Amino acid sequence: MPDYVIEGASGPHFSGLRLDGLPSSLPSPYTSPVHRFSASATLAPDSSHEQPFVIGVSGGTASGKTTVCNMIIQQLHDHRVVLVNQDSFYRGLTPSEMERVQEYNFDHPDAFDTEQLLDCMQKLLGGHSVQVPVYDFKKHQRSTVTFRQVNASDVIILEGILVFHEQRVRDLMNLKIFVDSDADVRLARRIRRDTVERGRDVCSVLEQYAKFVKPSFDDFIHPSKKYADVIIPRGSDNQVAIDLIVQHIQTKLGQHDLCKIYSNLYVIQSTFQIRGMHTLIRDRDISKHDFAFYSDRLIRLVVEHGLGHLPFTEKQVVTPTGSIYTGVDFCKKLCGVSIIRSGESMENALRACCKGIKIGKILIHRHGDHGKQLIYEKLPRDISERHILLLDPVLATGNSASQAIELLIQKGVPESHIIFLNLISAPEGIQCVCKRFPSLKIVTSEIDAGLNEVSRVIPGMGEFGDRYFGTDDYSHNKQ
Ligand SMILES: Nc1ncnc2c1ncn2[C@@H]1O[C@H](COP(=O)(O)OP(=O)(O)O)[C@@H](O)[C@H]1O
Ligand SMILES: Nc1ccn([C@@H]2O[C@H](COP(=O)(O)O)[C@@H](O)[C@H]2O)c(=O)n1
Ligand SMILES: [Mg+2]
Repeated sequence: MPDYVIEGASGPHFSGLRLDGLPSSLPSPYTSPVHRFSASATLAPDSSHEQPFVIGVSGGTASGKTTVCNMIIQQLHDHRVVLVNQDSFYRGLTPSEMERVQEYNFDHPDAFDTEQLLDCMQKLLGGHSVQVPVYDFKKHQRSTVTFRQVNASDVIILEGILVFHEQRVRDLMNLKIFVDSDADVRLARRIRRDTVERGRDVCSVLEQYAKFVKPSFDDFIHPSKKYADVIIPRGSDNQVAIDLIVQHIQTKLGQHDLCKIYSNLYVIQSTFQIRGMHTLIRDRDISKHDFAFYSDRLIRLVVEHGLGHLPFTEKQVVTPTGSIYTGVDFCKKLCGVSIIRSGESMENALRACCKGIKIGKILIHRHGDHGKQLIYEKLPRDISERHILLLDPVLATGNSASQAIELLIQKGVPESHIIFLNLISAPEGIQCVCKRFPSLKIVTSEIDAGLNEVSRVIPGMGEFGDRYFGTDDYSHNKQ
């Protein structure tokens, strides 16, 4: 009978409540693009669980990876966090390899069973528990009787010297951290740790270090540092860096799953006021006047939030008391671009926030919901020098938006100078736009469940333009 070490995920389990206010039983309408594995037949994806936030922690031997992970786990005490060590997936040595263990390179990528590691991660991402091997550094073998059970969690930390080496492993990660400690400090720590904990003598540690550990660091580990989002100098001594990382993770955990995946997606903080306005404009029985009134309020919020993403420079002014106030000056070369016709409903809010702003227009002719033909555009001649606020209240498939963005890029607008503003977005549209244009920003006020068979957003709010401008049959009866 195998003997299991049960690894309880830390923190309470909020199984019935999602932080975005949706019940956790709602099926996830999309498949995360970063989690690209296909689930096996025995692993039917558990649609009720949230996508965990996956953190990769790499760095040279004895840089402090395990110590940093434990500090992050301690500080994330309100969440369920599990640690998966790449060390657990070391292949056990064969008898002939054991005879010449001094010749074995434990720092080469082939020393790990990466397929098994990927399989375990896939199961955890699917909301299932896994049994991780227990590796013995003294015997260079895995235990045949003991496993460590790791449960599905909000946060999975994958730690090891070579976790950034293989792209398929990197692609699982929402945040990549490289622990960067001085090489001499690492060697000193390694000598102490391996002699105290791993049954080695100083000579064998030094010999292994010179023959395999350092060359592999230079060949594989150090080059993988370029994939890191965050580099922590001085490892676990750097409490400031660890605090910032924990803050970032906490922010991400409080966001919609898609915001964890796409760093260029921003959903404005939900309040009961915002939920209330959405409730009104989504109600098919609301009057045309109220629909326009509450839409305008919501659009104004989205526009204000979007303007907050524009670049700024520091500016000082003298106040009536004669004091200096140091503030900021927003970028002035702006242009609104509305995707006709519903985007035009957002122009007034933009004009109200940015006095005298130029507004261009793009009309995308749609054949049903899959059409692609562009038939009209009217844009300022100097558009390439401006930051663009692209306006469309509903992001559905993302086809029209992608064409509008493509056109702006053709006109010389840098992708990173485009902020796409909408009231509601479907996950399909977000994936389409965020993936194709990773440097553009999307600002939205709510993310809906998905698209129906005719590509309309569900629950959605119907044809926004018709309702706003009063051209649908329904609104004629609802003044
Ligand atoms: N900031 C530090 N100061 C002193 N010793 C440390 C520090 N960080 C880690 N260590 C010690 O160094 C050794 C290696 O750290 P560890 O976190 O296990 O590194 P890694 O997982 O990167 O190999 C351990 O014995 C640990 O206790
Ligand atoms: N049987 C083994 C397996 C691995 N090593 C060394 O462990 C190092 C990785 O672990 P860290 O905690 O230091 O990241 C790696 O550098 C291997 O050389 C070993 O000595 N024996
Ligand atoms: Mg370690």
